[in-house]
Amino acid sequence: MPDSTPSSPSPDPADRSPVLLEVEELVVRYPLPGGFFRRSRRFVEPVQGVSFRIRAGQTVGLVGESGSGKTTIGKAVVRLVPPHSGAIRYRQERIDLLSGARLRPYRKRVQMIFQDPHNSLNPRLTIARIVGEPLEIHFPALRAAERRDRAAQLLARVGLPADSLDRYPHEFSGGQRQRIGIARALAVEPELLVCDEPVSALDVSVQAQIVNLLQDLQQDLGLAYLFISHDLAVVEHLSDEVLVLHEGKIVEAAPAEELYRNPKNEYTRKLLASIPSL
Ligand SMILES: Nc1ncnc2c1ncn2[C@@H]1O[C@H](COP(=O)(O)OP(=O)(O)OP(=O)(O)O)[C@@H](O)[C@H]1O
Repeated sequence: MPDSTPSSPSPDPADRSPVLLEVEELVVRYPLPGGFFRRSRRFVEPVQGVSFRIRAGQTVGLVGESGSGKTTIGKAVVRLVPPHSGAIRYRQERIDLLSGARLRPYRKRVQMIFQDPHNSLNPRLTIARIVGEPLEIHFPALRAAERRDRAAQLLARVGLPADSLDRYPHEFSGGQRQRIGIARALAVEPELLVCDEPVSALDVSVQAQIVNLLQDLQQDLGLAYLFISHDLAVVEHLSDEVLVLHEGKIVEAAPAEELYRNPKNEYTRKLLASIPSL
């Protein structure tokens, strides 16, 4: 007998993935120098009540002008800066309340890659040490030879030859250094990568290669990304959902296609209009 129940529209598969990260009313403050007495303590508040979610395998783009608070949000998510208030949950656990060794399992699941692949790699360490260090911390049972093998596999995965292992960061181009940063982030087998302007410091031709690499890795490993960028074209290309940040607040959040086709907020429209290529 045919099923006569009216079928409801099937939800987007992305909506069925589990929520990894949930940021709720996040506020971050930085103290300013000069406030010796408690009463006169001064601060800036670059993030003023920001909320969003990231599902497994999803890319959420975070766009906004310089100084709007994008990097600060990324750093708060990976707990490089402490939240002043609000909540950060990872797989429903309040990670903003954790510190020290209790953060370790979270640091294994969420990694950050940075804008400047030159400054983010220790110039005195070989690539084997740079990529091997997170393995040492998070997989202490691995022997040195196993760590080296694993580092070689990671380098191959990001498109670098195995003889890179015994070389130093200065021997690589900007794009190659960013690949090393990605290999280091992947070493702990994370679920979510916070990518802070990962291609902004690179030549345009190299940018596309790194963007493609990030997409391939997402496909193969099911990674989720918080992709921070002021480059709206790159964000449109990569993101499922886009958050528009203005002076520390999210002024618009929408699926990428919808946001670019039909921006609802006046600031979003201005931001889109200011990009000649769009
Ligand atoms: N450690 C800090 N101490 C004090 N103020 C800071 C600190 N880090 C950032 N800020 C300030 O917080 C604001 C937001 O900075 P943030 O780097 O998060 O913005 P952004 O959107 O990532 O900008 P950009 O694209 O230029 O990196 C800026 O006004 C910045 O000067």
